Amino acid sequence: MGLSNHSRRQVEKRAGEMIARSTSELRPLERRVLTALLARTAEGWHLFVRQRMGDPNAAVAFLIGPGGMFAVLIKDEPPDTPTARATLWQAEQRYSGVRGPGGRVLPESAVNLLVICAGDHRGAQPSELYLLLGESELPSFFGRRDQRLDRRATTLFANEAAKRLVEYERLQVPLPERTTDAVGLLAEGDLTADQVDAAQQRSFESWLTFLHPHQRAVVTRDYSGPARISGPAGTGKTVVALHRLRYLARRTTGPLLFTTFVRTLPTVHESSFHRLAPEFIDRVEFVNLHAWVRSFLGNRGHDVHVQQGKVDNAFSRAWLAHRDRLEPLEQHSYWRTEIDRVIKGRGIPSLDSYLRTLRRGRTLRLDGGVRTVVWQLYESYQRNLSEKNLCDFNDLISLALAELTEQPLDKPYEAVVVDEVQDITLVGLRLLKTLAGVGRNRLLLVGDGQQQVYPGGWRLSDADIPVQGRGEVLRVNYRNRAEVLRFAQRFDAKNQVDDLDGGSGVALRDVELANSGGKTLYWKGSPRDLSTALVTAVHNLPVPRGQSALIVFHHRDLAMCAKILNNAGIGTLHLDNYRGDTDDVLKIGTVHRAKGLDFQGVLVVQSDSDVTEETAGDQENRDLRGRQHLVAATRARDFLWWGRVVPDQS
Ligand SMILES: Nc1ncnc2c1ncn2[C@@H]1O[C@H](COP(=O)(O)OP(=O)(O)OP(=O)(O)O)[C@@H](O)[C@H]1O
Repeated sequence: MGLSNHSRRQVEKRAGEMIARSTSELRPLERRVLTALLARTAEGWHLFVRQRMGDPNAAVAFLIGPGGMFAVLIKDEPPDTPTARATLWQAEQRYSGVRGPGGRVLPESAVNLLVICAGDHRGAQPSELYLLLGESELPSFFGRRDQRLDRRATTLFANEAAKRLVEYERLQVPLPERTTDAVGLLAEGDLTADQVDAAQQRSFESWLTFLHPHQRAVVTRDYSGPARISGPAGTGKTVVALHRLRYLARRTTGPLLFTTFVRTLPTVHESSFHRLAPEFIDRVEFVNLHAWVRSFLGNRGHDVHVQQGKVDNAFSRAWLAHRDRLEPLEQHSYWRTEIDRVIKGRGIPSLDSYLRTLRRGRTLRLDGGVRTVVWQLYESYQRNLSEKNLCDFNDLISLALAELTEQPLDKPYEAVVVDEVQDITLVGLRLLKTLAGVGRNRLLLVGDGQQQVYPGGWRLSDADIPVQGRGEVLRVNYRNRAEVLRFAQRFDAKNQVDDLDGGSGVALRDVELANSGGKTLYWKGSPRDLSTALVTAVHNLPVPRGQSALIVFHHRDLAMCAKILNNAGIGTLHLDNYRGDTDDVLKIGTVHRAKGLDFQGVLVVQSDSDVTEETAGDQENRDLRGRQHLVAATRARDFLWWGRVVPDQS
């Protein structure tokens, strides 16, 4: 967006004259800085300058452009915290409810405070409330590459600002000559709905700036106790959680926690949060639940590690002693899950209590006799673990809960936000409740029962987390294009969808769609033909390969597909190692690693070989598979290729 040197000098001269005419109350520093800001209006920025200087907390100017929206303070020294807060608060109120493309609105915290002081402040301690620049650093500020708003959004906000900032004058330096590279300006009338839609063109980063009015309401609502956000895939639950963290960070001073059951997800969301609120990156901890627990226990002097191989061995030995009774009913993985997700996951303390437990999410009915055998299996497993001084993940969570109950954190979190909460165990939920403590806005649980990819289940009331009157449901799907969504809806639950607390939730079939178009392809064939079909699908991807992922449902399929791609010279990045960075490599992983993420294109390989003979627990497995398929399909924004491998008939 360069102007020629000659043009720049002309623009700066005009800007100086206009600022001098605009208001006579300016100090030299203010005059110089405002002149420099006004000169940038020739390059697509918009400037509003206050006409009367009286109120020391009011912004001197508002600056709107590709880098975002800024309330500007010009000071000799950086302001103190109360002044910065007051200015920011006033600025937020001014923009409250501004409408953006597609009926979305601007969240309050989208307005930033820019403080410009005399001299150079490059080494200064950064502030969470404002961006501090020395006068001499202005060129680098305008040279920054993070472009948050496109030209139409910029114009739209400037036109809105003109209506709202009545005591500010909109100033604009006319271009001295026609330059092809300077950004032209749009009149408000140019922004027809069609153009807005076209401009929107699915900028995947537009969630940074615009929220659905309901999303925004949730971000800013004052909750007197724990709150819950649910809603089908792609409705922006995580987006809301990230905006809320920023909103809360602006209003508090202590640490905040974002956590989830999925190991890799926090890193990816941390990188999104970094783009949304770089000023708060050190205040918000992004960590998965197990990593948090390990580090917490380590700090409390417990040297505990999960040695998975030895833990598996402890279970296998226990299984040998009880398989005669249980194997005729279900295979060994079912009973392991029963222990992990029901007995230990729910923290069931005794056989007596197990006999009375409502095993949510488990449809295979177990009578008292079978439950007694399962309990013996559990006891053998525990004995084997303790003989070798071992513990599994559930033990770590229980230990952390006991430790925390006995001695709370020295520096408690201001708020705890839990994403993908549906897959956390009940004991995990109790731990998070204890961690958040009691009080307003301290615990936010985000999830969708329809996307539960691990067996079992609970209601929030089982963990004594009351969310009555504080349950939010989001309904507009912003992720999937229409074709992709239609495909995914075939996996919709037949039964009523739970809102995580026993109430009726919204199913994927009920969402409102924000994006039209999209493409899906379905392939069905034998294992022999998979290789050619998959490699062809990757080569023919209609979206960038680096923006795409291959999702499978079993580790063995992952190994098989990785080999196929490797043999074809197609590089891959395992989702275990994905951090949300942009590159040109295809991502691959199981649905357990893909949940919570999205990609422009998704390839799914579903292998039918896992459908074993009908057993009593088969309905439960089918339901689980259905939910996993739904999660896989809804990871795709624009393009979905679904490959179904059926046993070879020849
Ligand atoms: N207000 C918005 N404006 C534009 N895009 C949005 C908005 N909200 C969400 N999105 C888009 O929708 C995608 C899905 O959002 P998000 O991951 O928050 O949904 P989710 O409900 O948590 O999904 P899931 O439950 O399937 O993991 C985001 O990547 C983002 O691109």
